[in-house]
Amino acid sequence: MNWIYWVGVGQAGRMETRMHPEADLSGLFVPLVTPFTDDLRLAPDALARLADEALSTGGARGLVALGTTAEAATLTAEEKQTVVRVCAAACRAHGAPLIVGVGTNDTASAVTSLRELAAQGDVAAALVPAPPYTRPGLAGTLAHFTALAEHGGLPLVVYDIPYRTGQALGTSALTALGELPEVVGVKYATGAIDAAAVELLGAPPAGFAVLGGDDAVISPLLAAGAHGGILASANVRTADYAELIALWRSGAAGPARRLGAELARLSAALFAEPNPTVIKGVLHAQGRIPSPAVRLPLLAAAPESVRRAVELSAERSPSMTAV
Ligand SMILES: O=C(O)C1=N[C@H](C(=O)O)C[C@H](O)C1
Repeated sequence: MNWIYWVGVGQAGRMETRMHPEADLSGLFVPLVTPFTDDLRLAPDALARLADEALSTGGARGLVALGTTAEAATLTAEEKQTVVRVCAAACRAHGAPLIVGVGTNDTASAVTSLRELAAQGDVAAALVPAPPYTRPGLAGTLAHFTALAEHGGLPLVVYDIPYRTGQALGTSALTALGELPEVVGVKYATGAIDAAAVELLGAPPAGFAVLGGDDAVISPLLAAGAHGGILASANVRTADYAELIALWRSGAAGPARRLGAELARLSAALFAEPNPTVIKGVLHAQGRIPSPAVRLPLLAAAPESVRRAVELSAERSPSMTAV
């Protein structure tokens, strides 16, 4: 990641010069699952294979470690370090950016985690949600993000996911955050493509990437101008999600619409039960991870949900192969 000078008006209303990360976060980012063994131990070799496949044959632009899909909430500190180390090694080998999830409702400990990650030197950006559970209100949420931006030492991708955090951000808050030199993008997962989404995509702050995070509606969000996506579904059929993004970004609307409709059915099936339970079931059925096991409070997906998603995870439908 290169850093360039930013000159602008800071929080105190004075002119400031700060370093601004020069990030290109367009394209597909795969938030990898964390493979476990049947007795719920971490399976780092399987994770390394998934990471390599996503970046080589899958054509992903980069990886996300410790997302919701990674079951970050139930990993120990040591396991988190292993996951980041494995993903960073794959990204280094492929010259790809690594984004790491840092989700907490304690601003001070989030700053500490960001600084530790920044010290490793391998991390392109951190994915940070609005502080969950505490419900500090919009002003407190903006103060949280601002503190992380000013003191964390890492570029930030704001994770806007109100159904998990209880805090909607909205276009003006996102635009204000995007004006902070350290905030390089948003993972947009508001559950809707509405007037606010269109407004944000119509005039995003300079150098600010809008990455879709609601898998089933990624195609219309790309049509409206999103720069890419962080998509759990892309653990499965990675190359097709990468192609969907490339098609929309090159203006090939017809093929993009058809592929988008097919992948939306797959995403709906993969999210039929809490993420990532179905995805792990599919990856296990495909022989790509040693076990479909998830840690409590998640429960393994029902066999019927996995069967349905496995069917849709097979190669493209015949009408799509001509794309
Ligand atoms: O881990 C992620 O990153 C993602 N999590 C979302 C969720 O579980 O709500 C889904 C999205 O595809 C990526």
